[in-house]
Amino acid sequence: MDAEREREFDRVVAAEQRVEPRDWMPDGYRKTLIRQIAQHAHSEIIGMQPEANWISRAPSLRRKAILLAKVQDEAGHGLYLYAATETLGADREDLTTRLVQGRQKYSSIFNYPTLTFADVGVIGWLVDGAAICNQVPLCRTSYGPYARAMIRVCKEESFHQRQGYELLMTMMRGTEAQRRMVQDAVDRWWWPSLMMFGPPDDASSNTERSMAWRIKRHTNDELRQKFVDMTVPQAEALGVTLPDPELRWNPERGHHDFGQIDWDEFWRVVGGDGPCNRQRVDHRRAAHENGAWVREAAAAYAAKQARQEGAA
Ligand SMILES: CC(C)(COP(=O)(O)OP(=O)(O)OC[C@H]1O[C@@H](n2cnc3c(N)ncnc32)[C@H](O)[C@@H]1OP(=O)(O)O)[C@@H](O)C(=O)NCCC(=O)NCCSC(=O)Cc1ccccc1
Repeated sequence: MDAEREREFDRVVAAEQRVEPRDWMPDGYRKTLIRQIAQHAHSEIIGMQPEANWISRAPSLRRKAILLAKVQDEAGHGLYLYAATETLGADREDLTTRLVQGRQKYSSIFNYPTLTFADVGVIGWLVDGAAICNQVPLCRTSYGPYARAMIRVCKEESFHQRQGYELLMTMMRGTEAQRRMVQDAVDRWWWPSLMMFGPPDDASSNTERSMAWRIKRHTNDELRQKFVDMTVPQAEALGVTLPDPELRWNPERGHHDFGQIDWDEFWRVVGGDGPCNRQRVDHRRAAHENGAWVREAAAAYAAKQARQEGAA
C-alpha cells in the first residue's frame, strides 16, 4: 500500500504538481519540510532583532516609519511560516521551545551586530537581496502551503530590498563620513551574506534529497553565484567596493569568480558561537516568557467560546 502511495507521490512531484496537507507523503519529506520551514520561520523572527535595534534611533520620522513597517513584515512572515509547519502536523509551541533551547537553527546572518544606521540599509540591500535570491525559486517548491506563502513573502522582501538600496543611495549622496559608514557596513556584511546560502554543495547534507523532492530548486552554490552576479553591478552603481580582491568577471564561465569563504567562521556561528548568538536567543526566550499571559488569556477565551457554542 505504501509503495503504491509512494509511486503516486513521486508522480505528483515529477509532474510539478503540488503536494497538499491531506496528501500522503513520505516521513522523510515531512520531516525535512518541517526542519526547513521552521528554520526559515525562526530566521524571520530572530531577524527582527538586529534592525529593531535602530527603530528608536532612526534619523527621521520617515525612516522610523519605514523601519517599523519592515520589522512588522518580518513578524508576519514568521507567523505565516509557522502556520505552514502546522499544516504538516508540527506544534508551534514545540518549535519555539526547540529554538530557545538551541535544538533548532536559524540563519547565521542574524548573529552579527548592527553597529550603525548604515547597517539597516545594508541588511535591506544584501540580506534581503540574498533572501530573495534563495526564496523566489521556493515559490515553485513542491509543498503547496510553503510555495504559496513564498509568493507573498517574496513580494514584501523585494520591497525591503529596494528600501535598503534607497537608504544607501541617500547616504552615498551625503557627507564623506556617511559614505565611510556605508563602506564599513558593506565590509562587515558581505561575507556573512554569502554564508546565508549554506555550506558548499559538497558539504551540504540535505541538498541532494531536497532537490530530488523538489523542496529545493537550486543548490546552495548555484544560488550564491547568482547573488554575486546580481550584486556586483548594484555595488558599482552605489559606489561601494565589495571587500574581496579576488572578485572579477570570468568571461569563460560567464560568471564572477570570488574569493574563499571562511567556512570555519560559518560553522562556528551555526554552532552557537557567533558574535550575538547568546543575546539573540536570550532575547527571544525572554519575549516568549513575557508573553505567557497573552497565550493563557487567548486559550481561556477560546475555551469559553467553545463552551458557549456547545451550550447553544
Ligand atoms: C539554503 C538553506 C538555508 C540551507 O539548506 P539545507 O538543505 O536546509 O541545509 P544544508 O544541508 O545545505 O546545510 C547543512 C546544515 O547547515 C544548516 N545551515 C545551512 N545554512 C545555514 C545558515 N545560513 N545558517 C544557519 N544554519 C544553516 C542547515 O540547516 C543544515 O543543518 P540541519 O541539517 O538542519 O541540522 C535552506 O534551508 C533554505 O533554503 N531555507 C529557506 C530559506 C531560509 O531559511 N532563509 C532564512 C533567511 S530569511 C531572511 O533572511 C529574511 C529576513 C531578511 C532580513 C531581515 C530579516 C529577515
